[in-house]
Amino acid sequence: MNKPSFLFILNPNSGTSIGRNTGEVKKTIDSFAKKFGAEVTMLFTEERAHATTLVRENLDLQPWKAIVAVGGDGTVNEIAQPLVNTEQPIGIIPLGSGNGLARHLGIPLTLEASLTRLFEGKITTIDSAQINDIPFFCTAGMGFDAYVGHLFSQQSQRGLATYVNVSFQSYWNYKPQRFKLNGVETDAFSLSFANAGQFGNNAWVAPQASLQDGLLDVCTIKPFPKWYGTSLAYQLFTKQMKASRYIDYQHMTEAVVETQVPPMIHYDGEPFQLDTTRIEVKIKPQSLRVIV
Ligand SMILES: Nc1ncnc2c1ncn2[C@@H]1O[C@H](COP(=O)(O)OP(=O)(O)OP(=O)(O)O)[C@@H](O)[C@H]1O
Repeated sequence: MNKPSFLFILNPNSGTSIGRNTGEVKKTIDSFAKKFGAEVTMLFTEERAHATTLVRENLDLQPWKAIVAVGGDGTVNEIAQPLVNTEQPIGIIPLGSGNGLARHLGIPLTLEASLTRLFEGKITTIDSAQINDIPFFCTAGMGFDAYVGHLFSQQSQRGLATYVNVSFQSYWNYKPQRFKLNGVETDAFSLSFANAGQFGNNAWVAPQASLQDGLLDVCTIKPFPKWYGTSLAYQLFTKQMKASRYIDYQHMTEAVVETQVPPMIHYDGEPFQLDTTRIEVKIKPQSLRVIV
């Protein structure tokens, strides 16, 4: 009988540990593949968006049991993009900074445990979504999160400590922005579209969000006094955002946002400067197969 084949795509820039330990990561993957009787092909990304190219080039070469993203949500996004509405499952080895999708799915966060899950795991089908034609799987949005995502992408170090530091520095001077959400004018600190419930690092912006309900949880954080930031952060990390008087949740299959100037957005934590003031977001129910 042929061994099941897995295509691993590693992003050496994800998180804080892969880049320095690529050799070790590769060795561990090889030894787990051997233990589980799997055949492994391993490729490394060289720059932003390269993972998408690697998937397109290799997708039809042979029947892969899974194409596996080794990295964070950005890497998962790049690998999952060409897999939307195909039968090809994605696997996730969460070695990024935030790992929001893996955390929501309950995929273990260590290399060894996530490899065991991958080789033993079952396939489930989840919703994906798109923001102006850019697919996303975890969360997308604009406002403070996108601003922080943009600043984070410019840092030489990744990881949680850098993220906290950048968020804290930018918080004090950040001003809420005016959006129109489905025609209704709103001032907001941030506007998030949650397919999964968290940004990563267990920052649960929409703890109630389901990856299989065919809906986006649209979360507007309304302007709040600066002193309230610690309470909001506490609620974010303890899954209690719903109780906050500054957050408003709506459930939608699609949304239209209009802004005064083309906004910086993020999709799965990746910052992107739009050149339009009209943003369309919509859910694609049951569109990605994932090993969990
Ligand atoms: N070889 C590379 N060199 C530099 N950047 C890369 C390379 N390969 C991919 N990238 C980019 O690295 C960025 C970060 O990747 P990723 O999101 O996986 O890690 P992370 O940000 O640490 O984790 P998370 O998104 O879970 O917080 C992505 O924008 C990706 O396109």
